[in-house]
Amino acid sequence: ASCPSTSNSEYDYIVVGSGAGGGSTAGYLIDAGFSVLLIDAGHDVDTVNTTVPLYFPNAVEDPDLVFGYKLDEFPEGFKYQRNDVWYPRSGNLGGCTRHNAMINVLAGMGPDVDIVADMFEDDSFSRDAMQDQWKRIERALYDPGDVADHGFDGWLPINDNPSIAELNASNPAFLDDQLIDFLTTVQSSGEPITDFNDLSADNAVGVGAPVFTKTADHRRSSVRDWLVALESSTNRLTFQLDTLVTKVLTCTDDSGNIKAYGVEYAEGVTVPVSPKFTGKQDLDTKTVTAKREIIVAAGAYQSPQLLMLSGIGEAAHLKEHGIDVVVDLPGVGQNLQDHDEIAVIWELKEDLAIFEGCNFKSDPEEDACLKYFLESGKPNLYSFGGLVLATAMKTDRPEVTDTDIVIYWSPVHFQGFVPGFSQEIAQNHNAVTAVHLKARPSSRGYLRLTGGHPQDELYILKNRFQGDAGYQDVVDLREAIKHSREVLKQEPFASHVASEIFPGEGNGTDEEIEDHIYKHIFGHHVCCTNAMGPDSDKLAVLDQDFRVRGVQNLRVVDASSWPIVPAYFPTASHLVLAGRAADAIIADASAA
Ligand SMILES: Cc1cc2nc3c(=O)[nH]c(=O)nc-3n(C[C@H](O)[C@H](O)[C@H](O)COP(=O)(O)OP(=O)(O)OC[C@H]3O[C@@H](n4cnc5c(N)ncnc54)[C@H](O)[C@@H]3O)c2cc1C
Repeated sequence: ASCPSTSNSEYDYIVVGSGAGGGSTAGYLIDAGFSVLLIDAGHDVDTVNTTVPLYFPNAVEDPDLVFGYKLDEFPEGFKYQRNDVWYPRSGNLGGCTRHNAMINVLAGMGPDVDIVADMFEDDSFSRDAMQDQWKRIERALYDPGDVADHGFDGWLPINDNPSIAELNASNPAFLDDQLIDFLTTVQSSGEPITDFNDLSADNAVGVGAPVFTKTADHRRSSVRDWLVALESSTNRLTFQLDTLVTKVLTCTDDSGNIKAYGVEYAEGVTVPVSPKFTGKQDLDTKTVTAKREIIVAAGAYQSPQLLMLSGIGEAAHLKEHGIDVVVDLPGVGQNLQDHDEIAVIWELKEDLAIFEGCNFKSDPEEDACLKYFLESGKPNLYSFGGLVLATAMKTDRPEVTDTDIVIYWSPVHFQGFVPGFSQEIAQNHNAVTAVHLKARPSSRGYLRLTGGHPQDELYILKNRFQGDAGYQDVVDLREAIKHSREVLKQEPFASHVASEIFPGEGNGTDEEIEDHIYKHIFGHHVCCTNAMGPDSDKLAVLDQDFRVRGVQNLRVVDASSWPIVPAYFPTASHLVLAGRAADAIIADASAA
């Protein structure tokens, strides 16, 4: 199609998806004086599940929020088969930042952004530059290590978990020796890391307590709160929720350039992985245009899907599904990465006192713990983000130069993100878990369309643990499990343990531990499916300013933009990357 005039369009920018990537990019554009239409397939959810920190498992399984993708872990013919595995994401204002575990860690990002900085010879991706991006985001409400590395006036409140002293002041009955001895034993298993968000912690080996996206009174903070404030304090932000964007509209200008100028969307329509999905429909679509640009930020699964539905992807694959090819970009949907995570659970001899009266109900009259949390304003179990301590390690192999394993420790029963895990946490009050996470794993998967309709499900293959490098990832995790088992054999904690229950006592040989890893590996940091890369890389989808190659006025800014899965926990990385993207978008607008 030839290009329509967009000079009378109501909005400067259209942003598709309001999660860590899209929501924060939209916020920066509003701050810079532009008008934005922010479209999301979900709606605004502000319930106990999304605001009370330790209700995040409930939020993950909340039918009002969850997008429950299905994927295959291993390729056909591999010795283990795990197909149609549940993989939760969230659709709502704020995206996954409204149901995630709130862990806010910048550490581990250095080697990943160095790859990007070197790739483009661009210091604005350096670790130092990313820390500067972080300072404009952060409103530190805790006492950080080196204040020079922190921000205190940004839009995102960051707080730590309640300390033993705070819990004691709140209600000493919450504490028992089991909890205190758990913390003491884990903390004393390595050098202390005082602040995972200080630059000096980036590659540090040791144990520390991460901080969380939480307010001063221990409620979830997220990009959603910033967006809601911007919407009410300016007239430049418009939300269009419960709306599925079905295509990016493109045209060819008089000079032969392909340009994005708007989007097609369907109101009141959801994705096939939502519990609200009632079947594929003939969609009643409308269109909206933008004066300047379209920013796709629909997450690592749906951003590549939306590009493909718009004719941007591998030509042969698009034709197979009857989609007219706009740009042949074979990298769209490739390079799928995630962290590898594996849990081990120990049963305690007694229930943890801090769980007393806590049953994770949504009505305070049915849950004394929730009533206390909401009414007293003091911390209790529910004030906690997703873990209490983390151990950063470096695998003992000469070729490994950076920390590559994180063990996160929590006094809950957590097998991973499997269906029903929120009930397991609610019902088991006598367990502790160590999750072993492999940073920079070797697996590279992909996603493909199964049809050309926006409500056709995606085919997703994680492709874990392939070849020698894949087996080495398994070995690295196996050795990490041996480490955590040794840690919890130490006193004062060891005498509180009844037994290891997942995988269980007796699973001590290398083969048995590896079997546990293959059978129960999970992940929840999917990314990299529209990777940035240099001109020489045929699979690069985006250039260094997040522009989709071959299409003007179209960018992708979310977890899919990364070439490599970042850090140990990625949300802080997505936020700083979005800051870098917004700088580029605003600079281009000023230059125009
Ligand atoms: C259970 C869980 C726990 C996690 N815990 C942590 C943690 O503690 N710390 C951490 O650092 N990371 C954590 N993560 C990871 C982190 O939350 C995500 O990596 C991050 O939020 C991804 O951001 P995003 O912007 O790429 O996409 P998302 O947050 O997924 O946002 C995408 C948005 O786009 C919308 N959308 C999709 N398709 C369309 C369409 N076609 N039209 C309109 N809208 C559309 C969706 O509704 C959604 O709101 C967790 C993830 C999960 C799933």
